[in-house]
Amino acid sequence: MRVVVPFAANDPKTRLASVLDPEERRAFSRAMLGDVLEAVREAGGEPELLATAPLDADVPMTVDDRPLTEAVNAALEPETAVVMADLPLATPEAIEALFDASREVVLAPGRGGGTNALLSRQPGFRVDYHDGSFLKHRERAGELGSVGVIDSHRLATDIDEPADLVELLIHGEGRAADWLRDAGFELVRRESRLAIGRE
Ligand SMILES: Nc1nc2c(ncn2[C@@H]2O[C@H](COP(=O)(O)OP(=O)(O)OP(=O)(O)O)[C@@H](O)[C@H]2O)c(=O)[nH]1
Ligand SMILES: C[C@H](OP(=O)(O)O)C(=O)O
Repeated sequence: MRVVVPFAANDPKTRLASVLDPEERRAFSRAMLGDVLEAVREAGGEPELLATAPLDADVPMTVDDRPLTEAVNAALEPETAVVMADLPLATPEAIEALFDASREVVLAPGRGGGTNALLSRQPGFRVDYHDGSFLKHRERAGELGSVGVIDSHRLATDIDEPADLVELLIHGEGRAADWLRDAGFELVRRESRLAIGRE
């Protein structure tokens, strides 16, 4: 399965700017990308990076600096999956479930209404990211044919905001979780809940 992995290379993860400086955000994003590429490969997928700028990576790459939706639509062909690079909890099993679902369009929603991964076998399907893209994608795909939805905590957990780092410290075992722990992040109890702290 061809798997397009979009990656914002220049100033990634701006919503983490309150806890990570620009260099740290770049390094952390690369660690998450490494986790995603490994999970895709282990699931039997063939990853292709769709990056906003060239980067050093051991994977076929297209550089396209257009906005996300335009760049993905230009890369989308039938029998293509799109898996975001900020899913460091993704496992081969979760990605296999995406590949194996027998629908024309298969969607893995993110918490908050994004589309963290999708698979399209439908030539007419086009993406429209942001502003609750899952609802838009489900509606569009439903007008064209059959739609499947993957119910997966691991694929639903995209790392956008500081609170998302809690999930990574609880469940993560890969490069991104290691990077975070090496950078001094840890789980702390705050008002009876888990939060992140930094040594
Ligand atoms: N190719 C490409 N990938 C993008 C672009 N914007 C975001 N991405 C990637 O798309 C996925 C989802 O990104 P978002 O969480 O929406 O945005 P982000 O840039 O990572 O983070 P923020 O700056 O906090 O919004 C991640 O894998 C990003 O690396 C873009 O303009 N082009
Ligand atoms: C790309 C965007 O990601 P979010 O900003 O929702 O994490 C989406 O999935 O539509």
